[in-house]
Amino acid sequence: MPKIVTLPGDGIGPEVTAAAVEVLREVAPDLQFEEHAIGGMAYDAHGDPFPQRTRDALLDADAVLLGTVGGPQNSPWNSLPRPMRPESGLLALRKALGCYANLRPVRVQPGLEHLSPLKPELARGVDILIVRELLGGVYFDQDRKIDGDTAYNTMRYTTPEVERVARMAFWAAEQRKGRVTSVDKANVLEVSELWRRDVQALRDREYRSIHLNHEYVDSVAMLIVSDPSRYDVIVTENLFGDILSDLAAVIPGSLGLMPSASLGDGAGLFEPIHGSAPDIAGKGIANPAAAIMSAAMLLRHGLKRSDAANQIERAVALALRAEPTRDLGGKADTKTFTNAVLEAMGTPVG
Ligand SMILES: NC(=O)C1=CN([C@@H]2O[C@H](COP(=O)(O)OP(=O)(O)OC[C@H]3O[C@@H](n4cnc5c(N)ncnc54)[C@H](O)[C@@H]3O)[C@@H](O)[C@H]2O)C=CC1
Ligand SMILES: CC(C)CC(=O)C(=O)O
Ligand SMILES: [Mg+2]
Repeated sequence: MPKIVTLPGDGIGPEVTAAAVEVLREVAPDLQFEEHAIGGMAYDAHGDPFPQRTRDALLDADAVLLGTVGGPQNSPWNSLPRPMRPESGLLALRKALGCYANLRPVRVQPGLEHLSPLKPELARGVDILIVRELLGGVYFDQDRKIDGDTAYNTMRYTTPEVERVARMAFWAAEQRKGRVTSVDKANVLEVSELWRRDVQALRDREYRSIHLNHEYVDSVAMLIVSDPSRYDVIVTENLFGDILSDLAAVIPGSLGLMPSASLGDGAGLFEPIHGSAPDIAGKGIANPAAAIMSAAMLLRHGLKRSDAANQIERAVALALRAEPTRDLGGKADTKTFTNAVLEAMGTPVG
C-alpha cells in the first residue's frame, strides 16, 4: 500500500490538493494518504515552516504531494527571519528529499488551443519539457547577506550538480524528440560558462544521439512564447527555470495548467508550479488542474503507473473542453471542475 504524504500548505494549496487527492482515490484506491503541515500554516501551528513531524513522515513515503506555500504581500510571515518564512519551508523540503530536477511540462492538448492567448497555429501541438535545476543557484547558496544599503546572493554551481540535472534532461529527451536546449547567460556569467561547458561535455561523452544547443535566457524568454514549437527539452538553472516556466504558462493559458514533478535521490515531490494565489484563496474558484496533473505525474514518475496517469490527463483535457475554469475564461469552479474530471474518467476512450 504506497504511502503518499500530502502537504496542502497555504492559500489555495488545501483547495487544489483536496481535488487532486479525490482524483487519486478514484484511480488508485490502494493509496494511503498521510497529511502534514508545511509553510506558513506550519509556522503558525508548530513555530517551524518545515516541522520535524513533517520531516519524519517523509522517511517512509513513496511520494509527496504538495499544494502551495506563502501568504499575501502584507502577510506577517514576510517579516519573519528568512528561515522561518513559508518559502524557506518549501526549499528545506526540496533539499530534504534531494529533488534536484524539477520537470515542468508545457503542453497544449489537442482541442484546447482556444484557451491559449497565442495564435492557434503557434499554440497547436506545443509540447515542451522544462527541466529546472532545483537544489542549487541563488536559492540555496549560503554566501548571501543584506546589510544596510548592500545586499548580495550568489549563483554557484559545481560540475556534479550540473551533470546530474543535465543527465535527467538527456534521459527525458531520449524518450521524446531527442533535442535539448540548455539555457544560460554565458555571455555575462562565469557560472553559466561552467554550466554550458559541462552540459556540452556530458552530451559529447555519453549522449551523442541527442541534439544539443545553447541559448541565452533573455532570448529564450522571447522565443518560448513567440515560437514555442522550436523547443523539446529545456534544461536550465534554478532561478532561470522558475521564471521561464511561469512565463511559459501563457502558452496553455494559465498557471493553473502547469504541473510539476521533482525527482532526485529518493521519494519524488509533485506540485503545481503556481503559488498560493492569496487573491483568490478561500473562494472556491482556484483551478485545480495543475494539482490534478501533478497527481498524474506522481502516478507516472513516483509509482510507475502510467496507465492511471494517462487516464487522469485525458480526463482533465475532456473537462477543460467541456467547461474551462474561471482563470481560463470559463465558468467552472474548483468543485465543478473536479467533478467533471471524475466523471470524464469514466468516459470510454474514443
Ligand atoms: N510553490 C509554491 O508554493 C510557490 C509559492 N509562491 C508564493 O505564493 C504567494 C503568492 O505569489 P504570487 O506571486 O501571487 O504567485 P501565484 O502563482 O500565487 O499567483 C499569480 C497569479 O496567478 C493566479 N493563479 C495562480 N494559481 C492559480 C490557479 N490554480 N487557479 C487560478 N488562478 C491562479 C493568482 O490568482 C494570481 O493572480 C507568495 O507568498 C509566493 O511566495 C509563489 C510561487 C510558488
Ligand atoms: C520557493 C518558491 C516560492 C519558489 C518558486 O516560485 C517555485 O518553486 O516555483
Ligand atoms: Mg515559481
